[in-house]
Amino acid sequence: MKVIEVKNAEELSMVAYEKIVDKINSKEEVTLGLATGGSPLGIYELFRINKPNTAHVTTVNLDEYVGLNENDQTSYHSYMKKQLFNHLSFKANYLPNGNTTNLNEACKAYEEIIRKNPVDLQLLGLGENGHIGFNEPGTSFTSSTHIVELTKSTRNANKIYFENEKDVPTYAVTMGIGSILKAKEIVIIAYGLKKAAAVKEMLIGQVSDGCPATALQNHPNVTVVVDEEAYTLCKKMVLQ
Ligand SMILES: N[C@@H]1[C@@H](O)[C@H](O)[C@@H](COP(=O)(O)O)O[C@@H]1O
Repeated sequence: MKVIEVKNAEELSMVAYEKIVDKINSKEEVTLGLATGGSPLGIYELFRINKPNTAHVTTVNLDEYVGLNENDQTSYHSYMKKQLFNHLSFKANYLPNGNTTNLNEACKAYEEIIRKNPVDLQLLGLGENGHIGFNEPGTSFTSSTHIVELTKSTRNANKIYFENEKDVPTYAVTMGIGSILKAKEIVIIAYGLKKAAAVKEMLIGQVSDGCPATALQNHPNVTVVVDEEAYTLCKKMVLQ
């Protein structure tokens, strides 16, 4: 894995944004894998400011909560519209459907979408417990799109986006680790001290399903963009 260490979140967004735009400009048809959460917000802001041409770009998102209407302000559908899709025009935008009575069918359908639109570059955030997408510790590295019960730690980290803690959904639909690893290139971003332990485990921990992000050690083309704080425990290891 290639590591790019930057000063802060602002610089991280710029570096990741430029990598994504280089990919967008490199081909006539491009598929981007997109993430939600706090980490990519600066990247989406740069998209809104610079408005690169995305008419030839298809996007597939990593995950969605179960049981939220698409128009619910806390759904990832709403997040993506607000941050990106309402501002630039894309060829197509896909997110998993978490609001259906047949979730298993929805997972299969989403896997088919990924198969038909192989991801050229996947953007990932990193959970404090090392999750990627909503793949919690213990998820198989060969998993495809599936339903997941969110851990306490993940629900806790995401409660800031909801009015009440009890409103945080308990389940989500997520691309599997196997689905994510199919991407030709992966860019994973993390900033802040809260991510330092997960960054260290991802980069130098033993590859194990106890930390889903260690699966990325097996992928041939991963760039990790971290700020000084998120990288701090790794640097300590080098200095010792
Ligand atoms: N499901 C999302 C992930 O897609 C995200 O990448 C990660 C990190 O979130 P954040 O960037 O807010 O720290 O956790 C969330 O639970």
